[in-house]
Parts: sequence; structure tokens; C-alpha cells
Amino acid sequence: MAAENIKVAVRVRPFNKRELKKGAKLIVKMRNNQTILVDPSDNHKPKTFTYDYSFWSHDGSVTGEDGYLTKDSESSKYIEQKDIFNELGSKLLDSAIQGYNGSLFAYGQTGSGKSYSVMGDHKNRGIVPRICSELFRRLDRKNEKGVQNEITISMLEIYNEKIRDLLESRTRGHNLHIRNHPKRGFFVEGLFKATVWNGQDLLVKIADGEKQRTIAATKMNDHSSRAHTIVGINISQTKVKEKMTVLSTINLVDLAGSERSKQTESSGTRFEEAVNINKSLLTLGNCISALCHQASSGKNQHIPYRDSILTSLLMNALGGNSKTVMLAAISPDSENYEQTLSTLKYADRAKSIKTKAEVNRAETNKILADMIGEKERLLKELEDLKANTKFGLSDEELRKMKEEQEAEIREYKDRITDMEKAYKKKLSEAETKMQQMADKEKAIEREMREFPHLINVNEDPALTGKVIHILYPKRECSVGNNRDKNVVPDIVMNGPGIAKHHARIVCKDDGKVRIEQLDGLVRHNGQEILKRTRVRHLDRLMFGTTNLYILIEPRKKGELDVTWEEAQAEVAKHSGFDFGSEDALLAQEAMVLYKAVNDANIIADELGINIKLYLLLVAPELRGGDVSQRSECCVHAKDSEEGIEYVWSKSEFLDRQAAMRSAYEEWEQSNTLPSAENGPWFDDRPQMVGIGNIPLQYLAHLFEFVGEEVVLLDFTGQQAGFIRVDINPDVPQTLKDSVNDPIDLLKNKLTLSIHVLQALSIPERFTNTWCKYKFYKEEVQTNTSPGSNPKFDHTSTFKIHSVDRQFIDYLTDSNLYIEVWGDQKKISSRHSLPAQSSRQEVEEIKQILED
Ligand SMILES: Nc1ncnc2c1ncn2[C@@H]1O[C@H](COP(=O)(O)OP(=O)(O)OP(=O)(O)O)[C@@H](O)[C@H]1O
Repeated sequence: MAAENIKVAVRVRPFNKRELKKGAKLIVKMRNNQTILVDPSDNHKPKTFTYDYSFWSHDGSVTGEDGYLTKDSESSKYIEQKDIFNELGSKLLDSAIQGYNGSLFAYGQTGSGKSYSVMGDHKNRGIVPRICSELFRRLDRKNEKGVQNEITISMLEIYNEKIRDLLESRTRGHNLHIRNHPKRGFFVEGLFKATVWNGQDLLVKIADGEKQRTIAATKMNDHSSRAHTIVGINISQTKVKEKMTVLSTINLVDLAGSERSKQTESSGTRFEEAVNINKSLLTLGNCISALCHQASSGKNQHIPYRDSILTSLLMNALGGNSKTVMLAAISPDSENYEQTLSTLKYADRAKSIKTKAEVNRAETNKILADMIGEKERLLKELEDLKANTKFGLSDEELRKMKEEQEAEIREYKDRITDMEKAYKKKLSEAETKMQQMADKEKAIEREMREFPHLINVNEDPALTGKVIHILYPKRECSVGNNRDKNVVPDIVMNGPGIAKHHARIVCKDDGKVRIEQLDGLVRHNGQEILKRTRVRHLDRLMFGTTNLYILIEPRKKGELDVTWEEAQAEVAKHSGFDFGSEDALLAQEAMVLYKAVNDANIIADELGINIKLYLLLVAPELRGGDVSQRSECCVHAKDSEEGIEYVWSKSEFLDRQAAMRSAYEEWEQSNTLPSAENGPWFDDRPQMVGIGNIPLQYLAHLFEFVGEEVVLLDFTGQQAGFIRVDINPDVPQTLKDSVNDPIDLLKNKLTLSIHVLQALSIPERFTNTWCKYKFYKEEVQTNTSPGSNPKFDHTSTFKIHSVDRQFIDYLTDSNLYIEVWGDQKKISSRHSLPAQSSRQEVEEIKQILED
């Protein structure tokens, strides 16, 4: 058993519609197995990386009649789905049939093409569906005598460190746990493994799992880019005679978007202890680093596999018994330079990781072994019976014995036949089920050609088109959630903002579709509908905040090519949220946040959490930053009842939002309200009270800055109080009291004392306050000690031995930003409802309040 390196491949995708529209700049080149990344700002030389494979899928393709993307000419470098399978999937499959475990994981930022390579779409099938169809074909081709094959499949999702079974309805919605087996390593306890009988069956199971993923993702939108999906295909080949089974597993892993692999800024908060959105990806990075270090130093390292669910389950794939392939998906667009560079570096490190794959032989599994054992025992007894000639017995005794033996033989034969019948029955049941499913699918396809229908659109394009609701003529369809088991609507939707009686859709006998909003919010092409509205071919309908559908009318022309982003932009625009084209990046950022804030507000409302969130555009000077920096989108959270407020950066809010959605899902499934003290809505860290801005020009002329009350502005630009600061220059003896021209300071010795005296009129919610500031080239902020009055009486002295031009420029052009920070008052009960109360209680309380 020799150690071999993980195979690393990089694939670059084509520009998407948005990138083409804005005239995106291509920054990736490939030459043989090299990938070259060009810095769009020209600050650095192009970076060259060498991998096992560099797959060019950016251009040089044409779409065939069947929708399959293929090379547009003989000379095209375009690598199509079939090529990817041939290079990566096919080898893993062959090794698995030989008995080696295989793993493939796809890494890359959201939208870089991971799912496209791993799963693909209907017309451009990815590695997983190709492995499914090929597996049985290759096993049949191998056609070893006396070998029984058994194939099972499992499919799971890891989201926020929780495992969900995507194949089994009984455990669906429950969290599964991992266990450590002394020989096999970590496994998921109770994970459903479906036995499959042929390639088609395997594909049906995967489609089932994808459907489950779609339901979760439709409900909680950003789900897919934060979840890891693992498809496990287990191959067991039993040599009946030798009673020996060769077992192997292929794990195909579609990882969450790699932009999540950064450490969040919220470190140290209670929220982070409760929420683990990034943990698996962070730990994967740590494991790869440690393995890489181990390979280069030759010394054993501690590899932190056990720190996350993902790495525990991928332990073999990363450093153990597996042949492993990493596929890094990258975007070609200059806008994603940083992310692409980080993906390429990640892939580069992964190259040095070694695994040791070995053929897994085990004693044949118990049931099969019992069956084979029993059969052999019976056959032997048959032989014995036939050969039985006992001496010294009377004829009568012999006849009786023979009769008994013959009866036994018949019984044994019957039992063998029964066993075989049972096996055949199972096989035929599976075939019938598959046939039924295929028939159902055909029927739906037929109906889709005849009747108007709604098709889902998801943020993850791979999940678009997976949910279909047919609208039959002359029928009214109710839309709503199914929380009340007594009122099940015709079309069930779940997720934030979906009401029990949400809307009604009517399809007339002429096939014209109209929609009416009841208790829930419905937006038609981005606009809230106020009266019964006619919906036409390719119109968008958004139910609540996450359920987006497109209406398709039969026999109408036009492709379903609306993206999630376009539909969101439409909603934002109609909500009076339009930045124009001044700052496209900021506008896009604001749009994403606007929607997310909306979503989070609805969730808080439904969970009875008394916090309202607002989108906030923070100018750089309000963050103490350089005015040449961009404005930034932040989120302002207010608990008006308790009088506390927080401001979160975009990335921190998005992490919190994911946790809010998780809490919401948990509440939907198990009626458990999030606990008040450490949920994502609460933040016990110090908050900035405000920032005071002192121009330093005075000092350049050696004037004192004394006793002035400087206004403190909070993030929203509102006055949050005052701060009193004195700054005294110690005039050098060589100069007079003041200087007309600051240049006169040159080469003089200068001492400045900064006295931070006190803050005034700051909001009552702050108990303990202190100040932070940075003077000139100081690397660390100076912190005053906390004062409760709030009096600081803080002094620090800065000595410049010989003033230079840079310092004079600093004084004449810059400001000193003094930030006042504070702890907020503690809150006795942060929840408007008791924690852990059930949904029923919530409903009852709501009812009482309404009455
Ligand atoms: N090689 C390719 N050729 C053609 N289209 C591609 C290719 N790779 C990706 N795409 C397209 O780019 C879009 C984004 O790809 P995909 O959904 O696979 O990204 P992802 O990295 O899986 O994102 P997420 O993390 O959100 O799941 C899809 O519309 C997909 O069809």
C-alpha cells in the first residue's frame, strides 16, 4: 500500500449573464496543467500554479440540439462534462470497483461551478449522475462468476453543524449524530442507506435527495451556499464461495461556498458559541494546513479532524484510506480576483496531502453469510441423506427414516425456494416502484405540456425547476403553510412570511391564471399585488420572502431564464430601493442585505422576538476610516422595548441571519423557541457610542485645542453626545508661541499631550464607557480606562524628536478620530415570550393579545 497525493484539478467556468452584460474582464489563463491568474489592478505579477489538471471551460463551446455544451471546433480547448467525468469520475469508479474508497470534493466560492461539475443539470450531467449510470454497466461488464453485488446510496447535508438525511423521510428534519467506530472511523448513526438495483434506480434516489435539498433551500433561501452535501455510494461485492466481501465507498462532496471559510468577525461572542455556520469549512482549511505541514516537515502533526462534522466524516478522504480528488471551481471574472486567488492557493496546498488507499476486504456481511451458510449446510445434509445407508436397521426402520429424511429434504428445498422468492420479490418491488416513479414523472411532463404551471426559481441554479405545481383549469388552488394539520392547502409552501391562508390561484377554463393575496404577501413581477391579478407566461410570483415561482403557460414561446438575482432586483426596485448605477457594487450589496433584513424581520416577528432590523449605509468617516474608502452596508438592530441597539457589519449579519433561519427551522420542526440569551439576535459585546472628529490643523500652528465639546456621531450620523478633549503642544524653545507656516516646525522637537477628559449626554443605555484612538503612525489603538460618569481623565504624550514633512502633512490634513465605546445595560428578560415555550403557547398568547 503506497501513499499517493491527492489529485487536484481546477476548472474555470464561462462568464454568466450578469458578467457578460457588464463587460467582465477575464483574469484566468490556462496552459497545459498550469493555471495563471492575472491581477486586474496590475499590482502583482501574474501568478502561475501547477495542478494535476487545469480544465478550461470558459469559452470555445457550443450548445447542441439536446442542450449539451460541447467543443465548438476541433481545435477548441473547452473541457465538457463528459471529459471531466472521464478524467476524474471514471478513475474513482474503477478504483472503487477494485475495492478502494474514493472521494471527490468540490471547493470554490458560491457560483463558481461546484454543483455544475458535481451534479450538473438535466442536459449537462455532472460527475455524480455519470458515476451512477456507469457503475452498474461496469459491474455487469466485470460479470465475475459467483459474485453478488449490493449497492447502497446515502445522501446527507451538513448545515450549521447539523446533519440531515436527504433520503429518508422518517429521519428527515431530525438531526443525526456521528459516532466513531474503532475500525471504520466516523460514521453517521442511523443514516438511511437505500439499496439500489440499477443505474436508473440510483439516479432516482439522487433526484429524491436533490428534491429534499430544494425544499429546504426554497424555504430558507441562502441555505444551499452554506450547506455541504455528501453523496455516498457503497459498493459491496461478495465472493460467495470464499465468504469474503470487498467493500468500497465513493463519497462525492459538494462543499459550501468557500467565501464562508473566513473567520467571522464576531469571535468571542456567545452567539458564536451557539452557531457554527463556518465551522466545518474553517476546520477543513485547518486540517489541510496541518496535513500540508506534516507532508513538508515529515513530522507527525495533530490534525484537527474531530473539530467539525465535515472533517470527521472526511477523515479518510483527507489523510486515510481513500483515493481522493479535489476539484477547485473558479470564476473567470476580475471582480472575484481575491476569492479566486484564495481558492487557487487552497488547491495548491491540497496537492501535497497524501492518502493511503487499500482494498477493503471483510468477512461477508452477516445476513448474506448466514444465508450462504444455511444453504451450504442444507446441501451437505442432502448429500449425507442420499448417501445414508445405515446397517443393522430393520427394513421398516429404514423406510421410516427415509421418509423422514425425504420430508426434511422437501422442507429444506422449500426454504431455499422461499429465500430465493423473497429476494426476487424485493427486486420486483423495487422495479415496480421505479416504474411508478417514471410513470409519475411522465404524467407530470404530459400535464406540463397541457396546463399552466408554476416552476420554482432558486438562488442555487442547480435547484431551479425542481418544484412544479400544475394549475388545472376550472379549479381554485389555495396556497399556504401546512403547520395546521387540519387545513392542508392545495399548494403547500413553508418559510418566513408564509401564512396559513396565504393566497388563492384561480385558473379559468380558458387557461388564464389569476392570483389573489389573502393573509400573506405575494409580489407579482416584484410588485405587491393588491387586487386579483392576471398572471401571464414567464411572470414572477414571490410568496413571502423566499418562495419564488415562474408561471409557464403551455405552448407559449420563451425560455425560463430568469435568475434569482434578477427577481430580487425587481422586488428591491419596487420597494423604492434603487441606487441607480452610481456605485454598482454597493447597490448590489445593499440589495442583497435589504432582502436579508426583510427576511430576518419576518422571522423575528413570527418567533415573537422583539428586535427590529434596519439597513444602514455607513459613511467611512463614521467608522473612523479614511474618507477615500467606500461607504459600507451595515445592519442596525433595535430592541425598542429594552432600549438597546447594535450595529453589525454585513458579513457578521449574514452569519447571524443564517443562524436566525436555523432557529426558525428548528421552531417549525420541534416547536422550540431559541433560547433568549445566546441566540443570533443578541449581542453582549461593547458597542460604539459614537465617534468625535478633531481636526489637527490647529496643532500644525502650535495652537492649543482646549476645552471644546466635540460632537459624537453614531453610525447613523445622529448626534450621540459630546466628548471633551484637550490637546496641548509643548512649544519648542527654538520657536515662538505659534507658527504661521507649519513648515517652520521642520526638524524641531515637539511634544503633544492628549487629554481625554469626559463624555457628555451619551445615551442612557450605556453603562460603562471608554475611548479608543490612534495618533499618527501608532499601530495599536490607545485605550482609556473605563469611566462610569463617564469621566476618563486620560492623558498620553507623544514625542517627536525631529519633525519631518510627513508629520507636518499629517497635522495639516488629518483628523484625530476618538471613538467612544460602551457596554450596554444588562437586560433581565430579553425575550418577549418565555424561552422554550411551544408554538401552541405562542399562538395562544397571540390570540389573547389579538382578542
Ligand atoms: N463549466 C461550466 N459550463 C457552463 N456553465 C457553468 C459551468 N460551471 C458553472 N456554470 C454555470 O454557472 C452557474 C453557477 O454554477 P454552480 O451553481 O455550479 O455554482 P456553485 O459553485 O455550486 O454555487 P453554490 O455554492 O451557490 O452552490 C450555474 O448557472 C451553472 O450552470
